[in-house]
Amino acid sequence: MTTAQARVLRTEIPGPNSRELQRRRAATVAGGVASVLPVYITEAAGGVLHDVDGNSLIDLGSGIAVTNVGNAAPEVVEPVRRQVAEFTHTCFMVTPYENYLQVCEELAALTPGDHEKRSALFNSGAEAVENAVKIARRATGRPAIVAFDHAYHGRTNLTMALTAKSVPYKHGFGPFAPEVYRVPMSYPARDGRPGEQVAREAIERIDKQLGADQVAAVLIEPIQGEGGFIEPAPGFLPAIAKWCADNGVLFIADEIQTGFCRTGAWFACDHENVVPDLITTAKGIAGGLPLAAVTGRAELMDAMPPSSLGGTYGGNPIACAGALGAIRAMRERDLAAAARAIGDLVLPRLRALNTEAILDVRGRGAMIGIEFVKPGTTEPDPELTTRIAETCHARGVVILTCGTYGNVIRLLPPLVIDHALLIEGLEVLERAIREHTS
Ligand SMILES: Cc1ncc(COP(=O)(O)O)c(CNCCCC(=O)O)c1O
Repeated sequence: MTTAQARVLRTEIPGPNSRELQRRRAATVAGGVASVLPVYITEAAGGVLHDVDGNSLIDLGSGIAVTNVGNAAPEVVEPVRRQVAEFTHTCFMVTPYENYLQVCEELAALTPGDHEKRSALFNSGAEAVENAVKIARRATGRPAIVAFDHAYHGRTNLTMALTAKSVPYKHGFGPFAPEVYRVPMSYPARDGRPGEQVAREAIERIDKQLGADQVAAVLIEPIQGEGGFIEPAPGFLPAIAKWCADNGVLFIADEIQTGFCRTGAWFACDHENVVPDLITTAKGIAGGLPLAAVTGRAELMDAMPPSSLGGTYGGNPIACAGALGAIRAMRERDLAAAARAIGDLVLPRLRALNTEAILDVRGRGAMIGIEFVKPGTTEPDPELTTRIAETCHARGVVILTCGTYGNVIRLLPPLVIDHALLIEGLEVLERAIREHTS
């Protein structure tokens, strides 16, 4: 199936067939499962989504940073087609198969650090984070986990405890797992402070509230995703990582949203040469197939007793086939460079928007955020943010918001997006910003 990389609007968005499906949905899908844009998709490729009404939308969300290699990428589809016809599942804990090993070998080669590594494969990001915490606690014999303001790590009980924002993720779903502690995050647009200074404050908070000898691990997103695309000030991550190394605390990098070329390097830790003890990955790893991983220092991972890690579907062979194809595409097409090219194209354009309603335009590579405030203030403006996003949706551009305050528009285009299509999507966004801020 070839899909023209063009925006085509045949109906209003959502169209009549999507609206009919939305009515059916109300009678069968739990109300707690929401959709940003209730447009029902029939096909997709590259940076375009086709819907049931014949519309073609520009995808600037990649299914929340998943289809980095493009939707239905041929490098993913062909191996998946072969694998699904050979065998669909055996459970790696019962009878293993080679492509699980191959994914682990790729992770060992690609993740930061040249030390010996081991990986365990799972299905979702939250599951990977849960297991990274299990491994850290078991390997260190310590209970406490430190997370950061604005962090997001998942929707399970432990990952809700690790996640900062209450609504919609946590409110009413407690009680939450114990021994999780929160410290300040470097948020340059709001604190304007050097990274090392904020790191010292976070470290002092740990020392005074906990004591380093109680801490199994510090868990951090190198660039925070759902919390608002917050890139810490230079020096923050290395200072936290150094404190961890000096105090026998494991440094866990959650690269579920930043990983696999999204920020212009294979992993966001690479930008400041930070080498995590454990790293969680998912999303972009397999071109849309559900796969996640914990990759860590061999001595940590091998300290886990046999059968202490696992799960029925972890490292499903079809997902592993997709991952090997996606990683091949990233390598052969140099998608880290493609992400940098996207950042070089997008950041200057957005920074040229002359409005007091924008507090900050930030990010790396193809992970870019625009933070909106009430003009002339630093007061978040989530309502404006939503109006801009909804206008883009109505004009056939899939765009996502995020942020603790709900006031950040984020750009997560597929790294393979045609630049003419990307520019068309940007023009729609820029026009919406001008219309709603003039
Ligand atoms: C850094 C980071 N860690 C962990 C996760 C969790 O990954 P799962 O695969 O969604 O469980 C994420 C998932 N982010 C998108 C969540 C979307 C939503 O549920 O509203 C992440 O970004």
